[in-house]
Formats: sequence, structure tokens, C-alpha cells
Amino acid sequence: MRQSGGISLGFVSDQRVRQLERKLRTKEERIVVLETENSLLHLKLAECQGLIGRSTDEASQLYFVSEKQQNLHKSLPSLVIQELHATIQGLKQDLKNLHSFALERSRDFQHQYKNHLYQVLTAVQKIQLQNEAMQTFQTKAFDLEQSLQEVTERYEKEKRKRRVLHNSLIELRGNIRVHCRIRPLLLFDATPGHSVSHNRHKKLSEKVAYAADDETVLVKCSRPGHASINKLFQFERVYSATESQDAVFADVAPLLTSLLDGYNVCIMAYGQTGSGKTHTMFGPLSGDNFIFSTEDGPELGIIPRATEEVFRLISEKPPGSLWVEVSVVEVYNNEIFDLLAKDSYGTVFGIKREVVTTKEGKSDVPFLTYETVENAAEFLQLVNKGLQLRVKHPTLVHAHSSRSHLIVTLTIAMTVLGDSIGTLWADEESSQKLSKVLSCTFPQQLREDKTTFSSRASSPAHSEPTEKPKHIKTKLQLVDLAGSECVGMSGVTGAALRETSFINRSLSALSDVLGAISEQRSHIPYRNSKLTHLLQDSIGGDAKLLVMLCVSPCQKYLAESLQSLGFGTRARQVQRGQVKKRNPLVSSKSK
Ligand SMILES: Nc1ncnc2c1ncn2[C@@H]1O[C@H](COP(=O)(O)OP(=O)(O)OP(=O)(O)O)[C@@H](O)[C@H]1O
Repeated sequence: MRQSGGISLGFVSDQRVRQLERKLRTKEERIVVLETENSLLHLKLAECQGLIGRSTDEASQLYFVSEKQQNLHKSLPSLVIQELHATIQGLKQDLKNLHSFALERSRDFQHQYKNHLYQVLTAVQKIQLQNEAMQTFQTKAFDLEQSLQEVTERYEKEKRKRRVLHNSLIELRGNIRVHCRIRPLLLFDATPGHSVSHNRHKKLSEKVAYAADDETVLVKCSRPGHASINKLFQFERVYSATESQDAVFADVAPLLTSLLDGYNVCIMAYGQTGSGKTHTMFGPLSGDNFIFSTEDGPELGIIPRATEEVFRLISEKPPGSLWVEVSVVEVYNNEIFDLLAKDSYGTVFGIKREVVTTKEGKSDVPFLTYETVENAAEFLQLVNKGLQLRVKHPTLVHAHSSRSHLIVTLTIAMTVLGDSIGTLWADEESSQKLSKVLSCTFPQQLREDKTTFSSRASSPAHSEPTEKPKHIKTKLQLVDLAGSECVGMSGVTGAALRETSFINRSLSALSDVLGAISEQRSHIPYRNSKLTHLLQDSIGGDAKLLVMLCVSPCQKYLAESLQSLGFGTRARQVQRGQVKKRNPLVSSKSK
């Protein structure tokens, strides 16, 4: 029993130990929790202590500031307060003024704003009106553009018709036209001759030739002991001494249109020494070599102006379809000299050439130098070279008398393939004319081996490789004839007398040719002189010839002037003869 009592006592005390141990662990855990809380509370306490310290600082600072303010308030004198008060009052007044000023400004602004608004509205209305007007104008402009297009088309049509009419008109007027230019009295007209009395000299310098009107020359012919008689000469156009180079060229220019239409054209100046032939054809010559300058502008004569015009007309054609060649020859003592021939050093010198008649009855100068030129300046440069070689001698009439006939030839050449003529010449008549020219134009002159021809021939797109290109040429011959003076007047002797004799013979051959054409003789004596032989293609047939008679106005040259006017009148007969005999059914062009 004692044993069982001992066992149960041990058991109870074990339980009690375990209970106590559990309690102990619980207490220990509680202690840890409390210690943690305790340390947190310590932290909070430290924080609160910091806050209290800072608050105490701030409170003492505030106290210090408040004390300072109280001291300041106490120390502020009442005078300052009054001043401040007055300033505040002043500021209040300023503010009031500012306010009323601002109100006034605002009213002004409103007023101006209204004005501007009104102006803007008016402007807008105007713009609206202008817009409406603009629209009307635009409609009108559109209508006008359309009308312009129609007019342009009509103009092109009329232009083509005009070309046809132009050539018909020139034909009706005659293929030979004569214009007469009376030059002004010049200083050398008043130079006394040998053994001439003062009175006689005065009489000799008197003006006797006048342009009575645009078509009439009046010459007062007086002989000692006889009453003076007035002689009248009629020409297609007469220029008075005051008429400009411009006016002269204006009547020449239409002929150049014919040139581009496939007609040969010749313009020649005829008249005695000093009557103004060179002046009319070239313009005033200057320098030791008597060349002319293109800078002379309004004073330029027919040759430079015609060249410019031809190149202008060419520029209207398809590019590359035409090209121009120049040759310059002089006929001196009935010999032909090539003034563009060059020696082996390239120096230009005159070389003698011959004129021949081809199988087709055309004139040709074998081996004559032709230079291809691209523009008027190049052309005129070559003409100037030729001029420098031209034979000149002083005569009693004037110091630089030309003793030879100078012939500048501008040849327009083209290579065409059959139907392509129509692309160059829009009107049928010109195309037909060219087709006709094709069949008979200067075959000898077509130097087919000449590089300029073969290299520059244009090849139209539609050309057949088998189609043989054909060469066409038309020529413009510009002729400054030598003076047609009487031997006694020019006062020449010896070699110069021989020259004068040759000049007069060739001029009379020219007159004979014109006479034979007017009488429609079967034989025209072209070959009686080198001059007429050379000009054969430009005188007669359907070629257009313009003779520019140059006349001195004074008594001294009366005989020569009458002789020139007589030549001109005979030349006009050619046309009259043709007109009379014209048969409307037979083409006047056929020779
Ligand atoms: N219409 C004109 N206005 C002003 N001067 C002119 C006129 N015509 C001719 N002259 C002047 O008269 C002079 C002689 O003219 P030009 O040399 O043209 O005569 P020409 O007929 O060619 O003579 P030639 O046959 O002897 O060569 C030149 O000094 C020229 O400038």
C-alpha cells in the first residue's frame, strides 16, 4: 500500500511539475511580449521628448517675435502712421483716376472698334463686289481666249491665203519693179569744178530732181536761153531725200517672202557715181577698207536688213530644213572675180572665174566659192571681206567711187524627200512652185559632194531609205552696180577711162536684156556681158527683180539723172509689155 501510495504521489508531483513548467513558459512568453512593448514605448517616449523639445524651441521663437512686434509697435511714431495714411489716401485717389482713365480708354476703344468694324465690313462688301466683278472678268477672259484661239486659227488660215495672194500680187505688179530714190544734196555737190565761174557753180549745185509724190519724179530741165521744162517719171515707188533706210527696206521686204516661197529674187541699185547706190545697198561705209558696221542700226542699207529678214523667215521653218550659202563676186572690166576665194594660207583674194550656161539654160560659175553661214552676222562678215577687195577709184564726183559691179548672192538650199516639200511650204502654190523648181533647178550648182550638203541634210521621219533626196536652191542676188556716169563728168582718163567704158557697156547690155524681155523676143542677149550672164536667172522668167534707181538731185548731174530715169522707165516697160500680153489661160510664169 505504501508502494502504491508512493507511486501516486510521484505521479501527482510530475503533473504538477509539468503544469508549472507550462505556466513558466507562458510567463516567459508574456515577458518577451511585454519587453517588446516596453521597448516600443521607450521609442515613442524618445520621439515625444524630441517633439516637446522642438515645440519648446518654436514657442520660444514665437514668443521672441511677438515680443519684438510689441516693442516695434510701441516704438512706431504716430507721424509715420499719418504719413502712411496720407500716402494710402493718395494711392486711393490715383487708383480712382486710373479707373476713370481706364473707363475713358475703354470707351475710346469701343468707339474705334466700331469704326474699324464698319471699315472691315465695307471692305468685305467691296471684296465681294470685286469678286463678283472678277468672276465676270474671268468669264469674259475665257470668252476672249476662245475668240483669240478662233482668231489665231483664222489668222493662220488668212496667212496662208495671204502668201498665195502676195505672190499673185507681186506677179500682177510685175516681176520687174522699179523704185527710185533721190538722195539729199551733199557737201561734194557744192564742190566747184575746174574753170567754173561762181555763178555757174551756184547754178550747178541747184536742186532739180524732186519726188513729186510717192510714185512720181519731177525733173526741172533748163537750158541756157530756153524756158525750163518739167519732166515727170513714174515708178512703183519714189523716195524723197528725207526718206529713211527703213522706209526703203519696208518696200523691199515683201520680195523676201517670195524668196522663201521658191522664187529667185534680185535687188539691184542703178545710178551714176555718187548717187547713193552703195549707201542704199549697204549703208554708210566706214574705215580705210570701206566696210560697213552692223552697229549703224537705222543707217543700215538693204543688204544687212534683207539678210536679217531672210534668217528671221528661215527661223519660222522647221529647224535644219534650210541652210544658207553666200558668194561674193565683182564684175570688173567684164571679168568675174570670186571675192571669197582663199589662197593656201586662208587669205581671201580675188580670183578670176567664168560664167557658163548649163544644159538647162541656167547660168553657173564653176568653182565659185560658196560659204555656208548660220546667221546674218556670219553672212555680213563675209560680205565685208568681199567689200575690202572691191575695186575703188577716186573720180571727180566722189573719192571712193566703186568701179565694179558687186554681186552678193544668198543661196537658200534645202534637201527634201519627195512629199516633204509640203511640210516646209504650207500653201499649195509654193509647194507646186517648188516641185517645179525641183525639176529644173541648177543641177550644176548642186555640189552633191560638198560636205555641208550631205552632212546637214535633214532626214524626215517618214523617209524611205531608197528615196533619193532632192536638192533645191533659190537665190537672192543683191547687186551694187558700178556708176553709170558720163565719161566727161567723172573726169577719168587712161585705165580708169577703160573701166568706165566697160561699166557703160555692161549697163547698156543690161538695158538691152530688159528691152528684149519687154518685146518678148525669142532671144534674150544675156551673154552680151558677164554681168547679164551672171544675173540671167534673176532677170526674166518668174524671178522677181527690183531695180532701185538712185538719183542725185542737183543740176550738175542732170544728164546722168535723166539717163538713169530713162533706164528705169525702159525697165518698167518690161512689165507693161507683159501685162498687155497676159493671157489669163496661159501661166505668166512660163518663159
Ligand atoms: N540717202 C542718202 N543720205 C545720206 N547720204 C547719202 C545718201 N545717199 C548717198 N549718200 C552719201 O553720198 C556719198 C556717195 O554715195 P555712194 O557711195 O552710195 O554712191 P554710189 O552711187 O555708190 O557711188 P559709186 O557708184 O561711185 O560707188 C556717200 O558719202 C554716201 O554716204
